[in-house]
Amino acid sequence: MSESMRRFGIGYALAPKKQQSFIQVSLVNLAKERGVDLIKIDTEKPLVDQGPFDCILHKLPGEEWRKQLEDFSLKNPNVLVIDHPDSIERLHNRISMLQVVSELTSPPAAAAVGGVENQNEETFGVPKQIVIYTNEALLDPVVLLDLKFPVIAKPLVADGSAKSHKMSLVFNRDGLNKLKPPIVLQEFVNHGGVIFKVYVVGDHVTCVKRKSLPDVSEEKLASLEGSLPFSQISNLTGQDRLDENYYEAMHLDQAEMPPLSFITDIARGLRRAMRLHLFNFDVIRDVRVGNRYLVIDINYFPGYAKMPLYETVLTDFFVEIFQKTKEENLKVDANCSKLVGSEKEERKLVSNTCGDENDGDVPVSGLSREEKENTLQV
Ligand SMILES: Nc1ncnc2c1ncn2[C@@H]1O[C@H](COP(=O)(O)OP(=O)(O)OP(=O)(O)O)[C@@H](O)[C@H]1O
Ligand SMILES: O=P(O)(O)O[C@H]1[C@H](OP(=O)(O)O)[C@@H](OP(=O)(O)O)[C@@H](O)[C@@H](O)[C@@H]1OP(=O)(O)O
Ligand SMILES: [Mg+2]
Ligand SMILES: [Mg+2]
Repeated sequence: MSESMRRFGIGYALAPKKQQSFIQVSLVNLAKERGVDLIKIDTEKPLVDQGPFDCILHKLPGEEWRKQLEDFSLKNPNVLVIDHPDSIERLHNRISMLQVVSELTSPPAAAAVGGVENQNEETFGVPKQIVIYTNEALLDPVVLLDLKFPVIAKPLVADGSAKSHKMSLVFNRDGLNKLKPPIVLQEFVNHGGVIFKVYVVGDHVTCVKRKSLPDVSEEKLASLEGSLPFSQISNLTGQDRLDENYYEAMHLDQAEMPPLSFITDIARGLRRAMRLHLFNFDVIRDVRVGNRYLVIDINYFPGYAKMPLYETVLTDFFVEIFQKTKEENLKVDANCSKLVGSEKEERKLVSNTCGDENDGDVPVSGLSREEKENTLQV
């Protein structure tokens, strides 16, 4: 087949619900028109027996899948795996998930993301939070001294299970009794009932608004008892909502968006620090400070179908990695031809780049050297 006829095969391994929402005919057709074939991976069969693929997209839980990816990568060293399970793993714990945001706001890193932390401009961070592992710690008044009610109790584990989305808005100490550690207690920050969801697809960033939990005033707090359980609030509709009057009165279209350049800088910083290509993060604006933003959640491979123009954005991303892979292969061929037998093979097992030119932060197969090291491939 001539180079111009070459197509790019992307294998995808997704849970049924995710597959249904993400793999829509409109996406499959657009990708096909642009030379990219989306191929379903049969999760009932060993991955090593499937293919050929140029790239694998995946979001599946468990060690078994991870092992399958490792075995596949050993056998198919040139296949890009987006993203590396280690990078995804960090998002399965609500403490490590937000640690990366704090790292970005420390002075040297803040400079690296383009001076996001400028005194006169918008700032970002994470809400105050603590992790509670035992019932004893939960009931220990000293442990909670630093936190101010209301708080949100979130399961420590964020593995995509229904359980991991079950939260409680806790108004006072009594409300702590029903909670089941391990949990994260995070200060609830009044944010005008609007949440910003920032979708990242490689270099692409889209920010949308969604309805969130309503503010809790000091007066209201004094009258509220215990806690209020909820789940996936920004995805709720109709009768599921906590307070229909509030939602009726809330005009989402009037809410001001955060500056796009500010959001894009955070997205870029997170993408680099986490070495991930496909994620979204939730941001709220602290009503007390106005230009202070807090990242409260980061999700791997979110519900992209809800993102405007998702087919185009995702297809552009696929085509971009396709192009970069082609360019890289040409470079590899040129350089490898200088190498002999075993040396050439040995180098291939370490990376699909040959020669030292990639020792710098040069993009390789769509990824910087640093990113590439964290993308399963040989
Ligand atoms: N610290 C906070 N202050 C105010 N509201 C919050 C805070 N943390 C969470 N919320 C509200 O609770 C919702 C759920 O929280 P979070 O996003 O952490 O849960 P999740 O189950 O991981 O969500 P997702 O469905 O996006 O994965 C948020 O969308 C927001 O409306
Ligand atoms: O599709 P999945 O089952 O993965 O659900 C994801 C969900 O997408 P969906 O609404 O299309 O279901 C996402 O919604 P948006 O942020 O895009 O609104 C978000 O809630 C993720 O956290 C969920 O991933 P999880 O954390 O549960 O793995
Ligand atoms: Mg969220
Ligand atoms: Mg989440």
